[in-house]
Amino acid sequence: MTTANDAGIRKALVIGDGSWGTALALRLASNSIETTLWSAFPEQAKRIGDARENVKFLPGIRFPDNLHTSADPFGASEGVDLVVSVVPTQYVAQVAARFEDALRGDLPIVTASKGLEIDTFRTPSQILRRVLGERTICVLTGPSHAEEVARDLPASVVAGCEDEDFARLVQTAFNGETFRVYTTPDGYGAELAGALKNVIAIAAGICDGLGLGDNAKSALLTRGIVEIARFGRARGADVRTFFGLAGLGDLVTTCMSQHSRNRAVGEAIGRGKTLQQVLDEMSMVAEGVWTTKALFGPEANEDLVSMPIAEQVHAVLFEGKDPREAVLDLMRREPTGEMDGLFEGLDA
Ligand SMILES: NC(=O)C1=CN([C@@H]2O[C@H](COP(=O)(O)OP(=O)(O)OC[C@H]3O[C@@H](n4cnc5c(N)ncnc54)[C@H](O)[C@@H]3O)[C@@H](O)[C@H]2O)C=CC1
Ligand SMILES: O=C(CO)COP(=O)(O)O
Repeated sequence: MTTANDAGIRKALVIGDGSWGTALALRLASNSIETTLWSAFPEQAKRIGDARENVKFLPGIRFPDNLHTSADPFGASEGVDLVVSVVPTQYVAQVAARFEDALRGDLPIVTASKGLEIDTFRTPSQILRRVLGERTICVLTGPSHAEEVARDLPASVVAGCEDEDFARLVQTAFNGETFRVYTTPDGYGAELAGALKNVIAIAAGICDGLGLGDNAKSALLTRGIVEIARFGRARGADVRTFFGLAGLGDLVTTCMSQHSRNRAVGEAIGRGKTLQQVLDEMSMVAEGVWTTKALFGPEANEDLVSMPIAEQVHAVLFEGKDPREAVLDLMRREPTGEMDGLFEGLDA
């Protein structure tokens, strides 16, 4: 099997020192790639570097010698063969702007953020292209909680990029015995799926918080995937992507996992907390909150297909609707066909 070094990847930069950036940096380092984990905050870069562990976002995992830390965009970018952006979506533009001079040229980028920019409805790839200029971008996404990946528990993800050579390079860079990477040409669909599943995960958490049982949660997941796939199709994504690792796979893990921040936000709200109370208690990011907002912002509304679950999540999070009322409103909707419009006109 071709190794990352054989494929010419010897030095990597991971932009974003959260739990997922750290887990991906550890993954690259374990494939014998000299890796730098870049932090937006110098004191945090120093703290991680001194402790040889990301005490704040991924405690308990010791850094190997080939994993370095930095808060300097220029030093961190020097001579790198691979760049990975893992910044919470609302900060991608401002962080990318700090790399504008350091990442000149057309070096391709991997993005592993899962969200949508609130005011613009842009995906992380679109934000990166806008700030750093037109270039090849590969989306790395799928069911992959950092806490498990960092402990080398088995996981599978997809590397989505129209440029299939780059997708294969990214596959080689990250692939390993406990991290199996597939490729897909539908990077856009994979990126949309990764963002939208977080909205459904908040709804699943609400279900847990209200104690609605397993039938309700299964129904929610199944209707959730139909809803986000329909939206993706309307936006030009390949509907099949939503039934693969980036969609169904990640939806299941996020809706079921004790690690999921999005599910946890929903659960706390289902138990009676307000969104503000929940966010005030969190140091980590729950992207689904902002993705829900983006879905109902001016840039998305234009072609918003029927998204009943997302609509109710929006009403609960941002309009103070009682979650029990939201569940009743979902159940009282006019009965419809199960897959109406989803696969119409597609080849068998
Ligand atoms: N944690 C996970 O298991 C996974 C996370 N992701 C995605 O990765 C992206 C990053 O999330 P996590 O690594 O989980 O982050 P996290 O929730 O573990 O940590 C928060 C991150 O936000 C950064 N941050 C806070 N304020 C900032 C600012 N003003 N400017 C720039 N950065 C700031 C922090 O430095 C830190 O890197 C998100 O889009 C998330 O959806 C994707 C797959 C798995
Ligand atoms: O995307 C994830 C796992 O694949 C992480 O989900 P949360 O952000 O909800 O923790």
